[in-house]
This record gives sequence, C-alpha cells and structure tokens, in this order.
Amino acid sequence: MTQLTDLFEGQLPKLVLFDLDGTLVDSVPDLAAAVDYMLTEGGYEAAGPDHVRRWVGNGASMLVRRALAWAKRQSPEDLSDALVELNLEKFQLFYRDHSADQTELFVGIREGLDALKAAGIPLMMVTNKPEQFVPAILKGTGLEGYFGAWLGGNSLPEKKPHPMPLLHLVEKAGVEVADTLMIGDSRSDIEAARAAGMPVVAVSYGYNHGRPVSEESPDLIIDSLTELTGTIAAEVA
Ligand SMILES: O=C(O)COP(=O)(O)O
Ligand SMILES: [Mg+2]
Repeated sequence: MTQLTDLFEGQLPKLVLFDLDGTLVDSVPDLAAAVDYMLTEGGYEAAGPDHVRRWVGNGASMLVRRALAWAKRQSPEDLSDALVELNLEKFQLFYRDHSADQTELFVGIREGLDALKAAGIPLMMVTNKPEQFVPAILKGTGLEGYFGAWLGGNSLPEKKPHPMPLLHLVEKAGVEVADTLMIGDSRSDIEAARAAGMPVVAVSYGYNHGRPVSEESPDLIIDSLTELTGTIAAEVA
C-alpha cells in the first residue's frame, strides 16, 4: 500500500486540499434533479443521473451548457450565452433549495478526514461549484468544521484547472506548495495540481467526464480515502 509519506519524501503533507463533487460527496442525484427540472421546464426531455455525471466538474454554467447541448442535439459551443444564462437561473432556482437532499459522503470520507485531522494536518477544500451552494452541502453532509478555508468556482477570477485557487489556499495556510497534497476526481483537479506544482491523488469512484481517471496520470489512484490514511497512525508513531 502506498503510504501518504511516500509522496513527500518520508514526511506527511503540511496541507491537504480536497475537491468536493465526486471526491468528498456524491452530489449527482441532487444535480440531476436540478438539471432535469431546468430541462423539463424548457420543454426538453429529462437527462437523468448517468448523463449528468459526465457533465459535472467545470462549474454550474458549464453543466447547464452541456445539458442544453445534449437536449438540443447541438454542440455546447454553439449555444448562446443568453440561453445558457436563462437556464442557469432555472437550475439555480431549484438547486438553491435542493442541493443537499440526496447528496451523501462517499464511503471512507469521514474516517479519512478524521485520521488526517487527528494527525494535525490542516484541510482545505477547492470546488468549481459556485460558492453560494457550498455551505448547505457542507452542513447537510456533516463536513462543517473540517476545513480551515474553502473556495468555490466563482470565488476568484480563475477556477480549476487554473492553479489560482490552489495557490491562494496554500498561501493562506502559510505552507509550501511542495508540502501540499491535492485530492480530486477529475481532469481539472489533476491539471490544477500539476500547474501549481503539487502532488495529486485521484479517487477512482468520482466523475471525470465518464473517463477512467487513470487517463489523467495522477501520482496515485485510491478507491477510498482510508487507503491513504489507514497507515498515518503508524507513520507518525
Ligand atoms: O462542476 C462542479 O460544479 C463541481 O466541481 P468540483 O468537482 O470541482 O467540486
Ligand atoms: Mg470533482
């Protein structure tokens, strides 16, 4: 089993950054309900969770654009910004009140976060989800209190795969990039971590646009956070 310290020349990281959707929480059921509300309100066919799972990871506006493109049998870039904006409002109207109805932690998250916390490692979160939706999800899944800071997709001028939000949190934590670990489920997380210059671990169970995350060449792939944290007690002993 690869130990967490193997990624940091025998040390533990001084900061761990987590992605949210597809890494900590399975948010697709609630996202799909909001997408389907938007689509059916517009007179389109509902898409369902298996389609929506492939569209998550680049923020709500891109999710809406991809859903509309699917419904209209067009390519996403051919849709007008005005149409996307109008539908984004419908999506948000629903998701605002239903972002944490069915959203649950993935198996091993609670135990894994507790192990990192017990080892004294600061934890932060960086999602492309618009920030207004984040507090209800953290509350609904019992993740409140784990993260010293977090950023949403609209918190800064750039979002993942740009390294800006990762570097912003590293600076806030007062640690070095090389001592920071990113854990995510998709291409955006891996590209952002690479651009920032930090190691990146991918979870195998997330979304990644319907492609195996191994195609993005992360430093390590885990099936559960506990695979990475199970040995921490022994490592720091
Ligand atoms: O696309 C989203 O809104 C969710 O993105 P995340 O995987 O960065 O949390
Ligand atoms: Mg994700």
